[in-house]
Formats: sequence, structure tokens, C-alpha cells
Amino acid sequence: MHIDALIHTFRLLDIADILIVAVGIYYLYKLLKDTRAVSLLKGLVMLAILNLLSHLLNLYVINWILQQSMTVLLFALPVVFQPELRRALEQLGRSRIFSKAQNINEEEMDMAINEVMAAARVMSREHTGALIVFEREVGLNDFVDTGILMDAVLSRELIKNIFVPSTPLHDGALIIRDGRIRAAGCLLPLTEDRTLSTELGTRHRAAIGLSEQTDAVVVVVSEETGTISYTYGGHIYRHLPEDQIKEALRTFMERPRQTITGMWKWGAKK
Ligand SMILES: Nc1ncnc2c1ncn2[C@@H]1O[C@H](COP(=O)(O)OP(=O)(O)OP(=O)(O)O)[C@@H](O)[C@H]1O
Repeated sequence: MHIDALIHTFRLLDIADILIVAVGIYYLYKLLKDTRAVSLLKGLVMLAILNLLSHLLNLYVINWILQQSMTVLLFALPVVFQPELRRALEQLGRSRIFSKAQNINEEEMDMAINEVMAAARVMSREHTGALIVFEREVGLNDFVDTGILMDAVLSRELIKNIFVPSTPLHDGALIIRDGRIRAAGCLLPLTEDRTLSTELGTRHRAAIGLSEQTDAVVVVVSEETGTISYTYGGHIYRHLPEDQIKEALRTFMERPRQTITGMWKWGAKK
């Protein structure tokens, strides 16, 4: 009887409604996967189950305490999940509707990548530490503002010069926008990931931190080991051959649309 009524009142819009909610839950899961938010969510589910059990078994005091703690937790959630919420909003802002166009063609970007990698090669040999950020679709003005504005033509010589130890701009990151050096000496956010190897100091943690919060690609040269690594999407890619790093940079920078994961890829041309 109930099912009959349900079938008769079911509209096409209800399918869309269910699909949208399902897609929303799927992307929420993808967003929170591998973050500390998952453990918090598990804790919340446990609390909800205990709450239900205490209600069914008429355990009044326990039920009251659990309900009060659920209310407090609900208010605390935006504070605890601040980084994840920020990431979600930033991903939303990266949609095709809002994204900014790259003001540089593939050939110019290829030249920029070649210059960066040539400088990185020399700095790696000489054990000069460096942090080089390629801005993509998420604007990095917040970080540009923490450094010295340059707006200079990018060349391997200038990059090497910037990172010469004890010079005014060597501390911090260099940010590249549209194939030009936008700023140097910039402060990046450090990752809070506690699972990272203790070998990775603040330079590498800053590279990972920025890639967690934005879609930038960051090249890091280690002062200690001379290793060239890159970070993207909160992950660090280390001990790779140089041409593999170059290829990754080309993929990210010259074909940015194809590398944006998930939700916002649907409108891309095949
Ligand atoms: N938040 C930050 N933003 C930008 N640059 C930073 C930040 N924190 C540290 N750095 C840079 O990293 C340098 C310190 O690197 P540190 O030795 O701690 O890191 P590391 O990852 O072990 O790197 P290395 O392998 O080069 O020694 C600083 O002098 C500064 O240039």
C-alpha cells in the first residue's frame, strides 16, 4: 500500500534530488578521506549510536550527558574542521565558472618549466635550498603579500641568484604566476600532517602545506641532501628522475584542466 503510494507520487525531480544528495555525500567522503576529519566523524557516529542505545534502554542520565555533548560538538565542528571547510570552499572556487584563464601559452610555460628545472639542477648540485611555487587556478595573493613583489622575467640565473644564502630574498618561497616571477621571500603555510618523515623540515612542510590548501605545484630543492622534489594536492613526490618531475610540471601547468580531480572535470573536453 505504502509502496503503491510512493510509486504514484514519485517524480523525476525526486530522482535528481536523490542523485544530488548521493553525489554530495560521495564528494564529501572524497574530501575528508585521508584527513583527520575521518576519525572525528567516526567518533561522532559512535556518539550517535550510544545516544540511540541509551534512549532505547531508558538510561536517562547517560542519554542526557550524550545529548549535551552532541550539542557542544555541533558548535565546535566548524572550528575543528576549519582546514577541511576551507579546502572545500577553495575547491568550489576552482570550478570552471570561477576559474581564471592562464595568460600564457604552452610554449612559454614549457620555457618557464625548463628554466626552473635548470636552476634546480644547479642548486641541487651546490646544495642550495629553494622553494619554487607555480600558481595555477587558485590565486596566491595572500602568500605573495608576505614576500617581496618582483614581477620579473623568469630565468635560471635570476632564480639561482634569489636563493643564494644570506641574500635578502633567499629565505622563503618564490612564486611564479603566468611564467613570470611574481614575488620572492614568501611565507607559506606549514602542513600539520604528523605522519610525515622526520627527515622533512620546514621547507618541505611549507611546500606540502601550500599544496594542501591550494592547487599550486611546488618544487623544493633540499639544502641538506640536494634532492629535488615536488608537492601537489598535499603529497610530496621525492627521489624522482628529473625528466619525470619536468613531465609532471608540464602536465599540471600546460594541461591544468585535465589534472583537476573529480567534481569540476565534467565539463572538460575529451
Ligand atoms: N613557512 C615557510 N614558508 C616559506 N619558506 C619557509 C617556511 N619555513 C621554512 N622555510 C624555508 O626553509 C628554510 C629552512 O629549511 P629547513 O632546513 O628547516 O627545512 P628542510 O625541509 O629540512 O629543508 P632542507 O632539506 O633544505 O634543509 C628556511 O630558511 C626558509 O627559507
